[in-house]
Amino acid sequence: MRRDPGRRPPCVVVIGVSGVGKTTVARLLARRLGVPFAEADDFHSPESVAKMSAGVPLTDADRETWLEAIGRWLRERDRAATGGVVPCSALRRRYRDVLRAACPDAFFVHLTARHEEVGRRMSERSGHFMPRALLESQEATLEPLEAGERGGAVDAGPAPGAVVESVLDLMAEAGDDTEGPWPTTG
Ligand SMILES: Nc1ncnc2c1ncn2[C@@H]1O[C@H](COP(=O)(O)OP(=O)(O)O)[C@@H](O)[C@H]1O
Ligand SMILES: O=C(O)[C@H](O)[C@@H](O)[C@H](O)[C@H](O)COP(=O)(O)O
Repeated sequence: MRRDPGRRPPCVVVIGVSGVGKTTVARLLARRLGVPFAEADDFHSPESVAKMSAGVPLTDADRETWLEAIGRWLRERDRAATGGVVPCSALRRRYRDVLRAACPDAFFVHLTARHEEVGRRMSERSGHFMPRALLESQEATLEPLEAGERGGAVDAGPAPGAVVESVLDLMAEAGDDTEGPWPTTG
């Protein structure tokens, strides 16, 4: 099956601190765009999950193989021209550079919300390994998108559906195609 080369579904990385709402928004966005979704948490090694569960922040070395695996997923989606959406904290510029090296056209959506609101969301979330105690470390590590990075920031304070609409507006402003279903030929 070949895709119509005139229309290219986007590859999107939803970034931001733990608990801000990346997974919720990314899942909805993928459905809205009609593209595959992957959960970045699933790419962590068991050792990294154990570390975070114990309240210990990851190091750059811990994050390296994780980011490379997510980069491979993005590259495969890009090469297959299926597009895709993945929530991935990608807190530092150099982490995003790893993902961009794999998928140069990736669009980064930085979700933001007030500290108290993110803390509340982390505390109320059940069945997740990430403790509320790591929020301050996540915020200290965060480097917002810089000039020249494809993407932009979106306020994740409103309800998830409204946040997705803001993301679609941002992508459309940047010239990304946001209207699936994606035509196929052959
Ligand atoms: N826009 C939102 N408004 C209110 N609650 C939200 C919103 N987005 C996510 N949540 C809730 O906040 C918690 C953290 O969301 P999640 O998507 O897991 O964040 P992240 O992937 O960034 O860690 C979840 O319990 C989720 O249901
Ligand atoms: O780089 C890191 O310190 C971690 O990977 C972290 O940033 C990431 O966010 C976790 O995967 C938690 O998962 P959520 O972001 O989905 O809460």
